[in-house]
Amino acid sequence: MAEDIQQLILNTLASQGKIQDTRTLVLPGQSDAAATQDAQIAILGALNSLLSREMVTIDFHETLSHVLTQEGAQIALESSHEARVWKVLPMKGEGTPLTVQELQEAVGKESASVGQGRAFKAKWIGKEGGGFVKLVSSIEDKTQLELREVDSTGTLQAGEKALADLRKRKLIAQKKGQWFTVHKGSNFGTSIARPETDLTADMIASGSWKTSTFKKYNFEAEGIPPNGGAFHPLLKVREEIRDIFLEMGFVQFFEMPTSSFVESGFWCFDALFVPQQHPAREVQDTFYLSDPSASLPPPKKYYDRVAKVHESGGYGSLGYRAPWSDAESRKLLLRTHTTASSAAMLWKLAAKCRGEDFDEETQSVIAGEVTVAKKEDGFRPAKLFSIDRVFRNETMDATHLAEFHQVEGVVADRNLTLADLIGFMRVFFKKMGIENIRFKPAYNPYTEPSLEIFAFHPQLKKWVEVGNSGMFRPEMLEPMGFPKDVHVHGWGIGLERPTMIRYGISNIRTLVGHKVSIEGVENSPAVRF
Ligand SMILES: N[C@@H](Cc1ccccc1)C(=O)O
Repeated sequence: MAEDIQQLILNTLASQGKIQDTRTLVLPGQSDAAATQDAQIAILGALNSLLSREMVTIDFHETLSHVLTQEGAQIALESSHEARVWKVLPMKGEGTPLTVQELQEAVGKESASVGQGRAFKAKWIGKEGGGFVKLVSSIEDKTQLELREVDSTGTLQAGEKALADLRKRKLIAQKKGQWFTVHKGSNFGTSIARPETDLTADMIASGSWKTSTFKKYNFEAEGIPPNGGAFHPLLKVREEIRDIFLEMGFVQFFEMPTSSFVESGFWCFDALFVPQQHPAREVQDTFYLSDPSASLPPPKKYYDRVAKVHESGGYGSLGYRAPWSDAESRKLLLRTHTTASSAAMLWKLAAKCRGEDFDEETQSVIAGEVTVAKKEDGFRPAKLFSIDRVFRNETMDATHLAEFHQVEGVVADRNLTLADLIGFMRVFFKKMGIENIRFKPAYNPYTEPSLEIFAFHPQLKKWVEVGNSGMFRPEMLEPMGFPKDVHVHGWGIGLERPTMIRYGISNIRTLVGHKVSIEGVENSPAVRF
């Protein structure tokens, strides 16, 4: 059909030079001229395609045409209210006149009231002995005829006054329409050649490109969505959080290496002054490896200092006064928190304080920018962070899995106080869009004081725990070699909870695991806190 119309337009242009008014065209398969809007829309489709090939140029004209309202359409189909009234009445002198009530019963209330008035005015009906009768034996239902005309032509030959009358009766409504004047374009011809979409090597070799018509580039086209990878929502939130760290002076290099999912009890617990009998170390809470089951020996001198501070204390502490187990310390496990990596990193940061050199990795991670220690004791301040996976042997439910991600930050400097930690936390959470936070005293074996962080959840309308933090204990820092005036504060938050809140996900399995929909991942928007 579209091609037929295109051909008709081209033929008409060839024979007449131009088409002044597209409403005069008689479309293929039709007997009347294309006066309706539907026909003009079909013509516009054909014109657009010719326009893109520069075969025609067009002028646009706007018209106001009319369409039937629902009531109008019904009248066009059946008959007007006045005709309905006339039809049910007996001829004058030939039967019992109908009362108002009988009329209403016969044609319905609306037709009775509207139709009666109009039929009277037209002198179709009259009154006789308190009832209604017909005055004429036949009528012409003008309203219906006019509506049928509007329906097929969009207007009335009778003119604007008649149209206005129908509009007032809410039987028709105005509708904007279009028609066109068509001229020959620069590529005018009567055959619709398929335009070339690509310039090929063959065309260049044969020279046919000189006479080919090419399809115009459509710079407005949306393009095909790239069929590539997409970041998982957790990764998008991770990027956002990483940006917050960088804004707060954590240099990119200071993202801690956290590739060791498998750690020893030493780094995950002992170095953090977690007693060897602590419940978190039991199999119900921690996954242990069976093969290999024991780690290589940790750095000897440091190991001895850690063992000593546990067993008998030191650095002003009494220690746990319990026997030390080398086997417990060497057990291999899936790390239960990224604080295991923080401990290893802090130990490396203290290398110069111990009179050693930074190893290569530490050199690049910690000492990338400032290598010169400010004081004789070799300490240099650092802001370290990590975002990575941890594992816990927990019962799984809608919001807990056996593995999840922790976001962890550690700041080491001289004479840091709890106020520094609180201030830091406020800024960090504010940047995540959480302004309302509270701190609650808590207990961690490796921090004193320790604070749990609560945020007000606007949807749940209650305070929820969002993080855990504290000042690392001297029993942890001093065996590493840090001078006494170096204080370190640290804190950790989960990555999954803010992500679930951000994306309105209530079951963790929608986010992680085999039920994740690839489409959902591809379509999930980037987050901005
Ligand atoms: N390791 C703690 C978080 C934390 C990190 C550093 C200091 C204090 C607390 C946790 O898993 O919840």
